[in-house]
Amino acid sequence: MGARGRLLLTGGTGMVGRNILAHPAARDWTVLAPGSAELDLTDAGAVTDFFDRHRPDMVIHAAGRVGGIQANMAHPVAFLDQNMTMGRNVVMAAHRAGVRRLLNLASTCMYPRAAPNPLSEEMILTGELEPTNEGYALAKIMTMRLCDYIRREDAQAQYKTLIPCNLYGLYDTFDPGRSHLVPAIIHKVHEAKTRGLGSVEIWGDGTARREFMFAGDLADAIWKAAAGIEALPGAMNIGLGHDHAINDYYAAVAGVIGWAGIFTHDLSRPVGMKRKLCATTRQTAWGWTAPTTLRDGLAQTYRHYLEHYAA
Ligand SMILES: NC(=O)c1ccc[n+]([C@@H]2O[C@H](COP(=O)([O-])OP(=O)(O)OC[C@H]3O[C@@H](n4cnc5c(N)ncnc54)[C@H](OP(=O)(O)O)[C@@H]3O)[C@@H](O)[C@H]2O)c1
Ligand SMILES: C[C@@H]1O[C@H](OP(=O)(O)OP(=O)(O)OC[C@H]2O[C@@H](n3cnc4c(=O)[nH]c(N)nc43)[C@H](O)[C@@H]2O)[C@@H](O)[C@H](O)[C@@H]1O
Repeated sequence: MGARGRLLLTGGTGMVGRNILAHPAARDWTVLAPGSAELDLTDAGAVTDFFDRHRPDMVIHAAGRVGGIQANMAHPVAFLDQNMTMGRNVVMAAHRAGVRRLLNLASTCMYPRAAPNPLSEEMILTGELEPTNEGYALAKIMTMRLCDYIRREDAQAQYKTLIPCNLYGLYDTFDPGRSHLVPAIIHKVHEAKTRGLGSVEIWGDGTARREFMFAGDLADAIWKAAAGIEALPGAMNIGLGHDHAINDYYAAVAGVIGWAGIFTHDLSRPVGMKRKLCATTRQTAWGWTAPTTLRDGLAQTYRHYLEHYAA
C-alpha cells in the first residue's frame, strides 16, 4: 500500500491520466485507475458500487469526453451530457462514500469568451461562453460548482478544482477529427515531410493565441496539489503565463520535425477564442512553475508519435 493511501484516478487511460501514472509521485499512493471498459463513469450505479468496494482515500477526476475545437462543435450533446454525468457521478459518489479529498480537473474553456486576458479565476461565470465549446464548458462549470457547494456544506470536504490551460504531450490524441492543435500540427507536418509535400494548411489566419503546457508538467502540478490539497484555493489555474500565436506553433513543430515547406491558411475553418491566457497569480503564490520548454516538449511528443502512431 502506498504510504499516502488509496487513490482513485479517473481517466487513467487518457493523456493526462497516463502522465499522472508515469510520474514518480504515483508510487506514494496505491492508485486505482480503471478505464471506461472496467468502470463506465456515466453509469451512476456502477460508480457507487466502485466506491463501496474500493473505499479510496482520495480521488483525482481526470476522465472526460475530450476533443479539439472541431469535435466539440460537432458533438455538443455528447460533450455536455457525458462530462456533466461523469462529473456528477464521481463527485456525488465520492462524497456519499465519505471521501474527504477530491481534485477535479476543469479547463480554461470555462472562462467567458469576452473576458480580458489574463484570465483570473474570479472571472468564471461573469459572461457568455465561447460557442465552439459551450457544452463542454457548461459541464466543467457544473462539476466545479458542485465541488464548491460540497465544500460549503461540509467543512471536512476538500473538493478542489484545477483549471489547466491547453495541453499536449505523450499519449495525446493524433486523430485529426478529434485532436487539439499541437497533435494536429505534428500529424500534418509529419505527413507532409514523409510524403514530400511542399505545403501544410493552417486552420484560420493563425493569429489566435493559445497557451499549451506539456502534460508531464501538469502531472507534476497535480501530484503537488494532491499531496497538499488543504493549501489549494477552491479553484486555481495551471498555466505557463505566456502564449503563442497558432502560426508560431506551426513554425515550432516544423523546426522540431525538420520540414521546410510553406504554410497556407484555410479561413473557412473554426478559430474559437481569439486568446485564452491564464493568470498565474494563485499558482505563483502556491509555488509552482512548469519546467519543460516548448521545444523540448514538442521533441518528446514527436518521438512518442513516431514510436506509437506514425505509419
Ligand atoms: N487535453 C487538453 O488539452 C486538456 C486541457 C485542459 C483540461 N483537460 C482536462 O483533462 C482531463 C483529461 O483530458 P485528456 O486530454 O487526458 O483526455 P483523453 O486523453 O481523451 O482521455 C480521456 C479519459 O477519460 C476516460 N473516459 C471517457 N469517457 C469515460 C467513461 N464514460 N467512463 C470512464 N472513463 C471515461 C477515458 O477512458 P478510456 O480511454 O478507457 O475510454 C480516458 O482515460 C479532462 O478533464 C479534460 O477536460 C484537458
Ligand atoms: C482545451 C480545449 O480547448 C479547445 O479549444 P481550442 O483551444 O480552440 O482547441 P484546439 O482544437 O486546440 O484549437 C486551437 C486553435 O488552433 C487552430 N488550429 C489551426 N490548425 C488546427 C488544426 O489542424 N486542428 C485544430 N484542432 N486546431 C487548429 C484552431 O483554429 C483554433 O484557433 C476546446 O474546444 C476544448 O473543449 C478544450 O477546452
